[in-house]
Amino acid sequence: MMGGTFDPIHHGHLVAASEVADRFDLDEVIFVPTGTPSQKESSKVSPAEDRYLMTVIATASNPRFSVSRVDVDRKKITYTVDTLRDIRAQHPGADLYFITGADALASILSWQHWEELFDLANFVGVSRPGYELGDEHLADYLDKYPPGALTLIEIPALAISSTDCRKRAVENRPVWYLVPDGVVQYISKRQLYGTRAQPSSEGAAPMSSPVAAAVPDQPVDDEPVHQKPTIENNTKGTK
Ligand SMILES: Nc1ncnc2c1ncn2[C@@H]1O[C@H](COP(=O)(O)OP(=O)(O)OP(=O)(O)O)[C@@H](O)[C@H]1O
Ligand SMILES: O=C(O)c1ccc[n+]([C@@H]2O[C@H](COP(=O)([O-])O)[C@@H](O)[C@H]2O)c1
Repeated sequence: MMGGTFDPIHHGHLVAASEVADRFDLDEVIFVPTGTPSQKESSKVSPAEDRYLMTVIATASNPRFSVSRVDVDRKKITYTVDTLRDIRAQHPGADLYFITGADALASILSWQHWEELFDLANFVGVSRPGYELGDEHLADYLDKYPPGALTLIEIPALAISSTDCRKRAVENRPVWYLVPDGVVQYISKRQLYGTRAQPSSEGAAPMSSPVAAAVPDQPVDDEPVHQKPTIENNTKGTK
């Protein structure tokens, strides 16, 4: 399972989940969007239902990914100790793995009842650009738990954060390819992060469209450009 605020979910989350599923041969990865995250300013976090739906959209095409509402439905501050207890109750006998990025792992000693967490699940810390992946801060405690209580793994580096995606959306800069396409469209439709909705979904490219973003100098309406591409032409509007 992978807990997160997912505001919005992005490809860094999805690659982390996919890598851990592959390395540990997991049957399923359950994404668990937080209800009210304990360490994020709640007034700045999007509604839980929007974050839940974006997570459903982002994971829908992968048969091994699912999304749990346990934290969204608990209607109080989300603590991982509660998440793990609830997921265990729903999956009795399952060997649970909790996936955390290097930044989240670094703060784990500040989590509620953190000393119980390693009894409830195996933890997997994954690398994340800009953060040191380490367990030195846990060294005094880990030998109390069975081997494998925490495993650190390197995953392909994706320097993507939800903070940057939100900032881009506010500035009408592209979030295409940082988050799944359906999530770009959901952000636009729901006008999350101060984005403006398109008047109609009929052919409208929400927010900064991939066409406009990749080739800013080219027309993006129905007028086709009948020009044989040359190196000179290609360099004009592309980056
Ligand atoms: N690019 C990434 N690579 C690896 N792990 C990541 C990445 N982005 C987030 N994670 C991990 O995913 C989990 C959920 O993260 P979260 O939903 O807070 O996303 P975020 O990008 O860190 O958000 P924000 O920028 O709003 O803090 C955390 O364990 C976090 O460390
Ligand atoms: O249990 C806690 O006290 C706690 C404190 C901070 C974060 N967490 C969990 O860590 C995961 C990532 O959180 P966040 O805020 O970085 O999206 C998510 O599952 C949170 O519930 C948990």
